Amino acid sequence: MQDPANELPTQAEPAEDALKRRPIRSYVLRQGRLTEAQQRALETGMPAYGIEYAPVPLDLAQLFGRADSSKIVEIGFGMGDATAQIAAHLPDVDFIGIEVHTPGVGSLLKQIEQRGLGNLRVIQHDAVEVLQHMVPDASLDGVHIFFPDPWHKKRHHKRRLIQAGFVSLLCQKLKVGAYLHVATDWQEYAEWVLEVLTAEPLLQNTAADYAPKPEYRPLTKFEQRGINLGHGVWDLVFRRL
Ligand SMILES: C[S@@+](CC[C@H](N)C(=O)[O-])C[C@H]1O[C@@H](n2cnc3c(N)ncnc32)[C@H](O)[C@@H]1O
Repeated sequence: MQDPANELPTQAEPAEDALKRRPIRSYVLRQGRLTEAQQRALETGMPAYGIEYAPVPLDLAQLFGRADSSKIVEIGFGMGDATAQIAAHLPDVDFIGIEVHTPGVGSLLKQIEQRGLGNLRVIQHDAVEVLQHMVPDASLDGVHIFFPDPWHKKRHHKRRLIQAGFVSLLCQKLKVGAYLHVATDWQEYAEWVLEVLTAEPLLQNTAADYAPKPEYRPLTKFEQRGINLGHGVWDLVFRRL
């Protein structure tokens, strides 16, 4: 759900001015067809495992009923298969998945219900705003961003999620020693991400440049699509100083 205050002209303001101040988003909301199972999961799973967007900081310990576990945020989980798989393999770690695409949210909720994953919650909203307003500073042990939209065309590069300002926001939310893991199948975006993360003084690369794939990351849907197209895959893992 988008914040209408960001999108709509007010009575006193012409539409073109409202458009000018409209924030640049890293996604386009697609009308995806919902399967019946996804629709059902949205109805039953959202009250149990969903978190409504509200510009109020979350109490992460209270949310998961435990304070001592690591807290990881995944941005743009797509259909959520990899997210559910990681959460199932790491029951001692708590995960918050953020995604705007409704069929994807339904798909992940369905998997949470089927697998009974008590360590995974879902927020359907722009991750930039969730980070800004809901995630407390220095509260995260890790951030996963797997196969973010590469926005290939130069005139669309401003829509790329990985930008200096956003990375600085992520650093504010990561604990000292926490990690940021980005994976992409688009070489030019991999080079862009490497440059942006390397330029952030609060981050240190864990590798000389690209990292070996951490074993917790399973193959994702978009990764498989990229591999089928003959793309390579680049993982980048940085630590918060
Ligand atoms: C290319 S897909 C990759 C999905 C998944 N991680 C995978 O590897 O299969 C990128 C996803 O990020 C989501 N996304 C992009 N910008 C986002 C944002 N600002 N907040 C939440 N989700 C976002 C899109 O809706 C899309 O589903």
